[in-house]
Amino acid sequence: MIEVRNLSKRHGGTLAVDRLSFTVRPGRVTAFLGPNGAGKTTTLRMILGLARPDAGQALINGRPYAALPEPLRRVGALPAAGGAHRGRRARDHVRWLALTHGIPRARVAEVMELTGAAAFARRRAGALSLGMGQRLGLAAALLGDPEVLVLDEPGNGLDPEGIRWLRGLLRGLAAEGRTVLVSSHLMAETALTADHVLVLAGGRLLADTSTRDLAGGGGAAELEESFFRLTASARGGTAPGPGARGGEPA
Ligand SMILES: Nc1ncnc2c1ncn2[C@@H]1O[C@H](COP(=O)(O)OP(=O)(O)OP(=O)(O)O)[C@@H](O)[C@H]1O
Repeated sequence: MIEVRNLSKRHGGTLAVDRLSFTVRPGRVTAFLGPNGAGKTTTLRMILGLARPDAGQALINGRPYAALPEPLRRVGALPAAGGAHRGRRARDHVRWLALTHGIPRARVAEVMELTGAAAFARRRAGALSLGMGQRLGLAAALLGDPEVLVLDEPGNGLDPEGIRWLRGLLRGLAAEGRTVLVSSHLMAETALTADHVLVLAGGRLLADTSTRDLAGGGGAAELEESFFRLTASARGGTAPGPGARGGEPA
């Protein structure tokens, strides 16, 4: 479970995150949606202890990330803090992570196979394509078999097979009872993958509801329409209608 309570963060003159509160529950895929600059990455970085909140707090299973014992075994993150050194081979990067976190070497082969990173295991990180880099990042995120996944645009750069694979992976992880928070700009993919959606704009929460509800029981096209309606005010259009901020009690 991830709990965000009254979280705020200013970058210079920009209020990137504005008194944000939500809960990400286990057993489902939660999509984190919002236009460019909405504050998604800033929020995810605060959840992962990579940025310090100006106010409020973000807790993972009741503790700030920095206070988690064996964080790599609790939380899988993408992008991870300190990505692969450009000169290091893909497999060596994951081996090094395993070694420094007391994770058995056999697990390295497992996650390399699972993510398709085995296909370019001997390439240097600096020579990987965008999608290969994402697969390597996902291998690192999954290494510790974590119960919480925090992934910033994991589909970025993946090919169609990779997107489909990612969808199955995320749904499988949620079905195992894990907490899965994924930021995305892809409405069609969100409609297929996510059970629940959080919509952010201007650092504030506009919706915290089931994907089905936001899509009005429809599919990807309806979800996209609802997203545009909801975020219109943030883009200088009309304000969202009543009941947009819905969902369930905290
Ligand atoms: N390091 C920084 N310095 C200054 N401003 C920043 C910094 N990081 C983010 N911002 C600003 O904070 C706001 C939120 O940015 P953030 O990256 O969190 O949004 P986002 O929802 O992840 O956007 P995108 O969808 O484009 O990735 C934006 O106005 C951005 O310009």
